[in-house]
Amino acid sequence: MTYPFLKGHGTENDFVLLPDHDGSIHGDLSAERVRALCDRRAGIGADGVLRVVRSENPDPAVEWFMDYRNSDGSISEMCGNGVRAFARHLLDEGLVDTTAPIHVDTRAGVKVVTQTEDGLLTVDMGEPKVFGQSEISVGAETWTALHVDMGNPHAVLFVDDLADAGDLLTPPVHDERVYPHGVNVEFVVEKGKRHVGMRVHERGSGETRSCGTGACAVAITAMLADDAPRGTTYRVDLPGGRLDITWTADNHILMTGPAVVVAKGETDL
Ligand SMILES: N[C@@H](CCC[C@H](N)C(=O)O)C(=O)O
Repeated sequence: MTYPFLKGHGTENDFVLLPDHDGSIHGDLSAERVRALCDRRAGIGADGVLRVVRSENPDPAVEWFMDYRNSDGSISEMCGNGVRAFARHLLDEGLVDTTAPIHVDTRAGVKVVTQTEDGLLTVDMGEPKVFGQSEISVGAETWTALHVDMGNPHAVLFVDDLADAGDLLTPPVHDERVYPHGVNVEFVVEKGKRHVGMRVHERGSGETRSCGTGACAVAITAMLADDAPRGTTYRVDLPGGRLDITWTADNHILMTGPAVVVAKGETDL
């Protein structure tokens, strides 16, 4: 039996989207099927899967739930690039009022997405949590990283050169007591005033070309290091593109960037 899929990305963090509005197609979406869809040789190929299902949130404004899975089949609370790609799909297909903010339910709460005049999408990512520091290692190299929670866990560390992170083919080593459920690790360089560059090793997906929640965690860490006033916007360059992150006076993180759907079809994977 075949079922519909779409392929999209946000700053080249790519996703297979599975429309499953009433949950009747993939209610029991298995880790095995997610891995098959995300396989870049035998499948469609992606960093993760976004199942598009109606939300059970009692607020009538919150119509859609983003059920996010990493490419290894694991579940994560949140995906920043994913929520933009998800909103782009809802807009493209007329599944939401295109003139109003879009409320997307996630395991990390409701995220509100708005369109900018230049065709980008801004997501109110909610309030971040900033914890303490711990050590992250790659091979013989160890750095001190800041623990930032964007609904999902991040360890952010500064390096002299993004190549210092190595090939990132295996996950960086973290402290299990700090991150009992694993962690996304961001390596950051300063590029200028309010401007940083990063690479990321994502929990459950390996090195990806972008991570939206990771870019938020990176901007927060850089703003704290710079003692930047609230309301400041930082530019974060990733291998797959650029995201602009603002930490508002009322302690919300706004992330602005592109998202596109590039293909759709049917599969029996
Ligand atoms: N690429 C995403 C984050 C996806 C989830 C992450 N790998 C995790 O396990 O927490 C983003 O854009 O935020």
